[in-house]
Amino acid sequence: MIRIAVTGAAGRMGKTNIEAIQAAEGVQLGAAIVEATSSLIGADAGEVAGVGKQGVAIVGSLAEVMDDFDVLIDFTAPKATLSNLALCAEHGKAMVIGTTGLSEAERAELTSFGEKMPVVFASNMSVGVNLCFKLLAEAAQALGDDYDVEIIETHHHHKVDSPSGTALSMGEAVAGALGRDLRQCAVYGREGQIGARTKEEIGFVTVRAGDVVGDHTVLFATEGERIEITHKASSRMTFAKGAVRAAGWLAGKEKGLYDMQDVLDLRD
Ligand SMILES: NC(=O)C1=CN([C@@H]2O[C@H](COP(=O)(O)OP(=O)(O)OC[C@H]3O[C@@H](n4cnc5c(N)ncnc54)[C@H](OP(=O)(O)O)[C@@H]3O)[C@@H](O)[C@H]2O)C=CC1
Ligand SMILES: O=C(O)C1=N[C@H](C(=O)O)C[C@H](O)C1
Repeated sequence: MIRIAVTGAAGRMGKTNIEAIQAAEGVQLGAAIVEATSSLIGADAGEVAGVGKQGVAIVGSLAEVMDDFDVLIDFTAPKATLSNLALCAEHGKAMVIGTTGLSEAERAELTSFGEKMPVVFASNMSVGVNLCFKLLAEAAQALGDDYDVEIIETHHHHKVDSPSGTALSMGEAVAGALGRDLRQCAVYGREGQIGARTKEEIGFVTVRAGDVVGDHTVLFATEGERIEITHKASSRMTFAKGAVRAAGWLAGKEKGLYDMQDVLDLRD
């Protein structure tokens, strides 16, 4: 039985991850962690997640429960994720990370932990989005430089990072297939007399509204036609199932930085 710990246990994804662990075979909830200031410390993690008593009391510090799990699933915030990585590396634990919104420096720091421990890091854990990454690279390769590329994403009004991690990964998939560097060609929002669009740019549009779980569209457009590749998530369970699958896949793996393409065996 693989024991999984969940950080951000009272968050939207934390609660859904606990629900997914409870429903999956071969895994069990080992620990649930919230911020040290939370009023939920001591409460049963299953009850907080809405899936009934699990016999796991929520704690306010990861350090307290290092003996209680094999793999940590972390969907929190960049600084918390990096501090959890350091603790897990020190104690020989594996980690599945879904946190988005990392700066370039934070992402480099995260990447370096792959030399010390097994890590799965993915901006989106759903099977559908990971298939889209492949489809997008194939579409970009086939369509080439004649098609303008724009990426439109919509999320719930609580989301704090923009563009979404998934939109950025989609941009990277397209840019890579077209031989471009996303850091050079990304345009994040447009306003004023900015001139006509350049051929190389990849534009990002962010919408934040209501309770949308996560919609992503990549638009390829040229004279006379346009193609749209769209993914719509209607439940966070699609991400949580992916995260739990990644945790099962990661247990017992050699150190290294992996993503969902590895977990789902989608890599060419
Ligand atoms: N890869 C994927 O498939 C997906 C990734 N995500 C990403 O996961 C992350 C979380 O999303 P979501 O669950 O909606 O967000 P929430 O705000 O609902 O949850 C985040 C949780 O992390 C906790 N947290 C934040 N900062 C700290 C800290 N410094 N120390 C300890 N705990 C902390 C928060 O605690 P508190 O409330 O007490 O502040 C909160 O419970 C985001 O980055 C999001 O983009 C989301 C869905 C899918
Ligand atoms: O914050 C969210 O909710 C989501 N975040 C991820 C992202 O930034 O891409 C994945 C998903 O779209 C939901």
